[in-house]
Order: sequence, then structure tokens, then C-alpha cells
Amino acid sequence: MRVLIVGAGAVGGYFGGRLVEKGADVTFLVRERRKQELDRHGLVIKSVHGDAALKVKTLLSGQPADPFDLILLSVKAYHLGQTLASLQPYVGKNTAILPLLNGISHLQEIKKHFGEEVLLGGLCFIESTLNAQGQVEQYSAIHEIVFGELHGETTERVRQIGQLFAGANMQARHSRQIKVEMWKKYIFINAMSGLTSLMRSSIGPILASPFGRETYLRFLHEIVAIARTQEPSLPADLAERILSNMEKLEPAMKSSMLRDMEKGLPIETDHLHGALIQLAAKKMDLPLLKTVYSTLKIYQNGRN
Ligand SMILES: NC(=O)C1=CN([C@@H]2O[C@H](COP(=O)(O)OP(=O)(O)OC[C@H]3O[C@@H](n4cnc5c(N)ncnc54)[C@H](OP(=O)(O)O)[C@@H]3O)[C@@H](O)[C@H]2O)C=CC1
Ligand SMILES: CC(C)(CO)C(=O)C(=O)O
Repeated sequence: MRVLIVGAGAVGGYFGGRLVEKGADVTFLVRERRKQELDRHGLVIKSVHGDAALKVKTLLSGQPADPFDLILLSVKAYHLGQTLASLQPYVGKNTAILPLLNGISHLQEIKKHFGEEVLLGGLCFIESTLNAQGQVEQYSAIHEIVFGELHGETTERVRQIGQLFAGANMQARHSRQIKVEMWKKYIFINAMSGLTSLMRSSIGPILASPFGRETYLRFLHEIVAIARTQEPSLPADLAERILSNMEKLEPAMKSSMLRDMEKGLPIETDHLHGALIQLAAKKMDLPLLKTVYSTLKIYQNGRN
């Protein structure tokens, strides 16, 4: 299976690197600066699961290549539009696109470009970032991809993708309910990125602060209320379940959004918080979600 990883950043670099380590046929679609970095130093992973320094194949957008069997999409949401436009030559009638972005609205955007057939549902659980040397740093025990057909069937291509990941130094799981799982991850990350970025803290001190737990639960309730209008099969007690899972996480855990803010980088608040507000009925009362979104927009506009 020929695999194209689009974006050799914290997510694409990590999972793509784990596939290269396994011996899979992997190419990274990158931009000029990242290409030079990878050509000069290789793809370096510093991880709690073991370090790696790998020689990798790269492709610059516009360079000729046959369509790939699988495209793993791992760019930030604010780069998606221009990235999709550059992918056209590499998408053929047998290509599957597996997006690993946080959020939901990118599914529509990908469909608009390439139609419904190519698109799989996907998400990942990993805590990783690129350091100043362009090395992938990966911190906590979890390093998992979840994937599946949006219609839920177990097709030949998802079987093949399962085989691709099998034996690599990472976890991968096929889901027959990938859309629901994407919504659950979206709710989880919406709340986690929102509050860790708003309070500029990892999760432990937030939950331990005087009204931290209460605020977290209220925020989750707002988010779950919107999500259930879109995906009614989500359980009514999801906010409580997510909070109880959050309490089991390592207290030092941060969202990738907070890590990006600490580096002064752009953030995905339009894609995560803004897109959710757009899905909400006008009459819904969303004080926390709107506070988070407007605070993060102040950061974003300040950068601009
Ligand atoms: N990091 C994490 O812990 C997690 C992140 N996620 C999600 O995964 C997605 C990716 O995040 P992450 O990996 O952290 O982001 P990064 O910024 O680390 O990586 C994105 C990469 O995409 C590259 N890129 C941007 N545009 C293009 C393009 N047109 N062609 C080729 N490459 C391009 C950037 O390269 P360049 O150097 O050229 O700018 C960059 O290296 C996000 O939606 C995020 O929310 C999900 C779970 C965990
Ligand atoms: C919370 C985490 C690390 C889980 O994968 C994540 O998705 C992110 O920070 O973007």
C-alpha cells in the first residue's frame, strides 16, 4: 500500500515515522522548508515509546507522482483549504483519505473537493509537538489512530489499513461507529483545548482550582447540548463521563492548542469552537463556549 502523509508535523511526523520504521511505503507531502529540514537531519522522533531517526521520502506539492492508495491528512485546519487544492494529482479513483484533524467540519470540506467515496472517518489520540529543531516530541502513553468508514461497514480498504498499521510502534483501531467517535473526541478536545488555553494551564491545576471542576462540567454541558442536536445517538450523560475520564488523565497533560499558544503560533479555534457555535440554535445559552471563543479570537487577532 502506497501511503502519502500530508503534513510532517507533530501528528503526521509521528504516525508516518512509525510506519516508516515498520518498513511501509510512505512518502511525506511537505513544503520547502520542512523538506530541507528532513533531507538534512532525517525525521527524528523523541518519544516515551522509543526514539527514532529515519530517512524519509518527501514530495513537494506540484511534483509528479502516481495517485496514492491512502492519504493521511495531518495539517492544521487553517491550512486545509490550500492543502486540499494541492492534493488533486495524488488522488485517484482507488485513493482513500483518512483525516486525523481534530473537529468535524473538515469532513464537509474534503467531500466538497473529492466527493464522498474517498473519505474515511478518523481521529487520533496523541500528545505531541515539533520542537525548535523540527523533531517530533511525543509525551504520554497514548499514541492511537482510530479509523473507519463513515457508513460503518467493514470494507476491504479498512481491512487493508488495519494491516498497514499492524505491527507498527503505535496503536490503531478500526471503528464501525467512527462518526460517533469523532463527535466524542470533538467534544473532549473542544472542552480541553478551550479551558486549558483560556486558563493557560495543564489539566490538573484546572480541576484542582476552586471552581475548576464545576466550570469544566458546565462547559461540557454546553458543548454536549449542541453535539446532541447533530448526533442524537450521543449519550445524555456524556458530559459527566468525559469529566470522569479527564480526572484520570495525567495532571500535566496539555492540549496541542495550549502548546501552540505558548509558542505564539496560530490556533484552530475557528475550526473547533467557532464551528460549534455556528451549529448551535440561536436560542441556546452558551456563555462559556462564547467566552472561550472570544478570548481565543483576541489572541488570534493579536497575532494577525
Ligand atoms: N499535536 C497533537 O498532540 C494533536 C494534534 N491533533 C490534530 O492534528 C492536526 C495536526 O496537528 P499537528 O500535527 O499538531 O500540527 P503541526 O503544526 O505540528 O503539523 C502540521 C504540519 O502540516 C504542514 N503543512 C501545512 N500546510 C501544508 C501543505 N499545504 N502541504 C504540506 N504540509 C503542510 C506544516 O508544515 P510547515 O512546516 O510547512 O508549516 C506542519 O508541519 C490538527 O488538527 C490537530 O488539532 C490531534 C491530536 C493530537
Ligand atoms: C488532547 C489531545 C492531546 C489528545 O489527543 C489532543 O487531541 C490535542 O491536544 O490536540
